[in-house]
Amino acid sequence: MAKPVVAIVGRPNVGKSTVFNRIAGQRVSIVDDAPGVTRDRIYTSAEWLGHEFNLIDTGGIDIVDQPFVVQIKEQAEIAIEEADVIVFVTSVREGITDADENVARLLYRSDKPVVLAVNKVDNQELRQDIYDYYALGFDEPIGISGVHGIGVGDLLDEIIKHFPTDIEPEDETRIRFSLIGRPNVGKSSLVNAILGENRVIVSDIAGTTRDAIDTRFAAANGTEFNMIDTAGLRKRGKAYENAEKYSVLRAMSAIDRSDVVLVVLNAEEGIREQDKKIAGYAHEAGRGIIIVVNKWDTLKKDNHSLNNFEQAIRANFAYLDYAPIVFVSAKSKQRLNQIPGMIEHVSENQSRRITSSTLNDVLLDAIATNPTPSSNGKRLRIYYATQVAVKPPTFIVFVNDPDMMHFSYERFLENQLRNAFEFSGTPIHIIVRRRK
Ligand SMILES: Nc1nc2c(ncn2[C@@H]2O[C@H](COP(=O)(O)OP(=O)(O)OP(=O)(O)O)[C@@H](O)[C@H]2O)c(=O)[nH]1
Ligand SMILES: Nc1nc2c(ncn2[C@@H]2O[C@H](COP(=O)(O)OP(=O)(O)OP(=O)(O)O)[C@@H](O)[C@H]2O)c(=O)[nH]1
Repeated sequence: MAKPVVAIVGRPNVGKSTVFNRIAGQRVSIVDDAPGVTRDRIYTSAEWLGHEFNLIDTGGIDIVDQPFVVQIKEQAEIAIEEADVIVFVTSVREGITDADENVARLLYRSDKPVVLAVNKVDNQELRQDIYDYYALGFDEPIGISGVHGIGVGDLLDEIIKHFPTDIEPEDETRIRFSLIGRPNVGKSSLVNAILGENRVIVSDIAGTTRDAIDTRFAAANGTEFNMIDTAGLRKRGKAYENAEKYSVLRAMSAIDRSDVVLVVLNAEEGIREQDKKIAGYAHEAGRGIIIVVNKWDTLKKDNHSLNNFEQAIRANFAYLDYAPIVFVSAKSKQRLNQIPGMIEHVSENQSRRITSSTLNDVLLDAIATNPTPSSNGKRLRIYYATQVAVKPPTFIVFVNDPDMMHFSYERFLENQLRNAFEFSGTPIHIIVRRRK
């Protein structure tokens, strides 16, 4: 965790999203069954030569109703704030433009390392033009072609050279969590209310390099937590709250640093499309998840209100069927005292290890009650399973033919594991492998 952040900046049309996709493309997500998660990403995790990092395409963040010069400026500032390394993309086709020079000037003001990429160098003849780009005032320009994938490896080599070596050590003893959600669902109110109910630990550990603010506190039972807050939105003010991509970016960086994520919904407004997107990101990241329905005080309730809301959540967030739900009010403090215990419980489940013998007993029982699928006279055979990771719990199941493991059977196995072991609040990954 606390992976380095790389941000891509540059004027429009130089190929930022092409380069982003090229770098991100290698990665195959283990879980991709979260509906509602947009594929037009501006934030992704990536890896090069064993270095994991997060990648942001600032070109995808449009601050609505702003002229293009302002947009570029804002994007560059976000990059400067968020990133450990900035990739400044230009295009060899148009030469250096005024807009490129503007971006360069903005980047001079930052002390973050800048790697200059000259894109659209699709052939050998164009290579000689890249030396012109020294004029922008950065180190050696790197010629690449996002479309053809040329030079991207060299670019990545250069990027990882600038990764900080003194990445803050994450605190292993405290449970890290964050609250994410649409604007106005009551995140800040909940943060304050939760802190008000618990003992805040004053510490002299310097703030983190980025924009995140951690608050450490201890619950009544003594368990210590680290609440991760991303101050960006508050700092930037109201205009940004409506920039959906920007709020997604904030959520992503919070998710990235958390063990457990509280997905906050607003009871007053019900479930919106953006709630699903935000929750989808937390699910994909494999974090522990608790669904917190805030502003419960605002509803006129009867005996069915809670059940009805719960059903709506289950219908809209089918992939989060493992996440517990709690109905709270930051205003009246209703049920807020349950939250620390829930976080602790989910965190334990995320780190739960099952011995291979227990695991295989459960699998044998599962197969006995519901035989494995067969086709063309051949039956799927499950030989053995073993847990290979925690956070989230990850199991490898060895079989005769992975293609015969249908989604529905895998789902059945997951449910059997959930019935046998306490995994509430945590996703489970099942990896199916052919036994050699
Ligand atoms: N010839 C060539 N064209 C490229 C290359 N990379 C991107 N392009 C093209 O350049 C255009 C702009 O690419 P994008 O990736 O959308 O550029 P962008 O910088 O993200 O643009 P904005 O979203 O407007 O900021 C597209 O038509 C791409 O196909 C390249 O390596 N060679
Ligand atoms: N009735 C009621 N109002 C609440 C509750 N929690 C928050 N509010 C109100 O909802 C509004 C938004 O609350 P915030 O805490 O600022 O919401 P937020 O999610 O942090 O918003 P952003 O900072 O814009 O992302 C404020 O006017 C709060 O007073 C609640 O439990 N009940």
